[in-house]
Amino acid sequence: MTYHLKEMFYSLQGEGAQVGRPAIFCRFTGCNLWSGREVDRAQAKCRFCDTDFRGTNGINGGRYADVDALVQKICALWPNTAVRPYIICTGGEPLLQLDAALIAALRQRECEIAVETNGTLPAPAGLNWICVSPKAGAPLRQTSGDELKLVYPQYAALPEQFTGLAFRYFFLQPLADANCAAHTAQAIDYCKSHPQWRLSIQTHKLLDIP
Ligand SMILES: C[S@@+](CC[C@H](N)C(=O)[O-])C[C@H]1O[C@@H](n2cnc3c(N)ncnc32)[C@H](O)[C@@H]1O
Ligand SMILES: Nc1nc2[nH]cc(C(=O)O)c2c(=O)[nH]1
Ligand code: SF4
Ligand SMILES: [Mg+2]
Repeated sequence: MTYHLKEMFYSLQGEGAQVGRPAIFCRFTGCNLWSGREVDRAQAKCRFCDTDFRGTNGINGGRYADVDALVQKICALWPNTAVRPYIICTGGEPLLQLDAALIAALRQRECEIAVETNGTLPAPAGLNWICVSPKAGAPLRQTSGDELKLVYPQYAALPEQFTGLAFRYFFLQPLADANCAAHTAQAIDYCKSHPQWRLSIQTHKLLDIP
């Protein structure tokens, strides 16, 4: 199948339990909760998205005609080292495109595969790290994984709704908007009074790296 990538770049994981870890980001185009057009944002199921995932015009973006072409490009972004490549599949919604063939080809190249997903689609087998970020009003179908990273606050997606799910780590990530400082203070208070939860700061934005 043809894979549509917005961009691919080598950076550090900015968020969550793997923060600071060198990683290749593969940003797939498209999402099932928003078209990505500003004119549609107010009507979208997910309205706070901070990411441009439309089109294939970013760095290393494009239409990759088959698995081999994509995997070759991904692996070329990793430095020449004995350390296994760490690949973060994000988007948009990566589970719309990440299939068994791509997972198998990456595993064959000794890659570790992580996903950042909104949890509305079940994760395929063979992933090394699953980060689910539930969205208020959207069905949650992937209810287990490594970390649950809730953008906070979302008044129709309260942390209490998720605490019983089968994740190793529970993070609140302050909603990045004009009131981010207030959301951060609120998230800190929540974590301190509910210590199952940890704070996830989007460190790449502070550092001004991709
Ligand atoms: C752009 S999304 C792509 C992956 C997937 N569609 C998802 O929502 O998890 C990557 C991460 O950024 C988070 N995110 C998106 N917009 C945000 C915002 N305005 N403030 C904080 N986190 C945000 C998402 O919740 C998700 O954890
Ligand atoms: N550095 C960095 N870390 C990230 N963690 C999740 C990201 C995403 O957009 O999914 C992201 C991103 O875009 N950049
Ligand atoms: S689900 Fe993820 S990619 Fe889609 S609009 Fe929301 S934050 Fe953006
Ligand atoms: Mg991002």
